[in-house]
Amino acid sequence: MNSKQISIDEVKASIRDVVDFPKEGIVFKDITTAIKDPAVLVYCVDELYEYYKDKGITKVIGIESRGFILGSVLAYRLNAGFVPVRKPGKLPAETIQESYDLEYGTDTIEIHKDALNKEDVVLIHDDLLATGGTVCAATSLVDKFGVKKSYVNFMVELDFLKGRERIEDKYDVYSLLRF
Ligand SMILES: O=P(O)(O)OC[C@H]1O[C@H](OP(=O)(O)OP(=O)(O)O)[C@H](O)[C@@H]1O
Ligand SMILES: Nc1ncnc2[nH]cnc12
Repeated sequence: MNSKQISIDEVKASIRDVVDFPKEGIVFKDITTAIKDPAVLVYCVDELYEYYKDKGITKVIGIESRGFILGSVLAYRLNAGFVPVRKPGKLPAETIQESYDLEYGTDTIEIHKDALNKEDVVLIHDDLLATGGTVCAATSLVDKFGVKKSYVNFMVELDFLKGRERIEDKYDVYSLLRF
């Protein structure tokens, strides 16, 4: 449900393509042009809230850095806690880590060892699903805690990179916008 009349096509059109960023050959989906528009922001948060509101989510995990944006707003709307998954060396206490490949390189993410517990129902949020390397690393971190259930959500999914195929047999995956 959204307050202003805005269509999903308008929301899709608000995402800017930046060619050859951060490397030649990559068409970067820039969400900043979407989330700076209050009507688009409200639409996205309201749609995601409607999808997850009855799922008993206790913690939303946001993946650094773009996953922090809607992840924290969603946590607030769902009355859930927010847990950051961060790039190496940023979290101050004891962590567990996982490395992964990206569309344009490799990276590592980590989570605090005491971030989750067995009673948690977790929503893992990131702005975008490309090859699925990042989210696979995030789900394998979350799985180590033995949580009750994990949901996976993206604002944007790039279908042609087939990241969904790496996770959809194990997790409920929902993307707001698919290209
Ligand atoms: O499905 P994948 O191929 O793993 O790619 C998706 C990831 O790539 C981007 O993050 P990036 O590492 O560029 O970091 P940022 O959010 O800090 O910009 C994006 O925000 C996802 O986290
Ligand atoms: N094409 C892309 N646009 C934005 N973020 C990305 N992360 C990985 N691939 C991406």
